Amino acid sequence: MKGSESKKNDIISWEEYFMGVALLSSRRSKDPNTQVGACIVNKFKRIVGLGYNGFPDNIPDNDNKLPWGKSSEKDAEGYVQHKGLYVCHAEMNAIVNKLSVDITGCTMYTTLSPCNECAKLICQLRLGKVVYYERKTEDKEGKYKAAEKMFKEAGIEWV
Ligand SMILES: Nc1ccn([C@H]2C[C@H](O)[C@@H](COP(=O)(O)O)O2)c(=O)n1
Ligand SMILES: [Zn+2]
Repeated sequence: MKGSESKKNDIISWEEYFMGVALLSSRRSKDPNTQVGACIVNKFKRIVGLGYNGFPDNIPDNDNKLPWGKSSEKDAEGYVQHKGLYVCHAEMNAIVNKLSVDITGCTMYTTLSPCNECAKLICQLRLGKVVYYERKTEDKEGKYKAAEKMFKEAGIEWV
């Protein structure tokens, strides 16, 4: 009978939805090695910030002005050819790109666990929770472990 159909129940969860958005955002990254996406969600389940890893704004990324490699060598002008000096991380971009709202207590969904620098931003802006898809295992300098320590000490849930 018309109008008697019941609702569709096999839908994705909120967690799957927001991490799915973070994963989709990561596909905008031009990093040839690792693409990361991040999505900030408020208590009303509204997306308030999105980001992916890339070079800073207004620097053309199609004429190799900045390096995508990880060499410790300098180029002819004396610039070290390591992308880590230049790339803005997905989490940082999600925070910088956020709408004009307070993100205190918000949840960040990120496709890769945050580094110490992004963790500092997350702590300073008092986000309440970080959900990651994949944990960064290679951590020679202890950046990712330091991030975990900061989250623990600042009482930021980390799952
Ligand atoms: N939580 C993270 C971790 C890394 N990134 C970015 C920084 C680089 O563009 C790339 C990592 O490159 P790799 O060292 O794997 O060659 O991912 C990020 O945005 N967020
Ligand atoms: Zn970072």
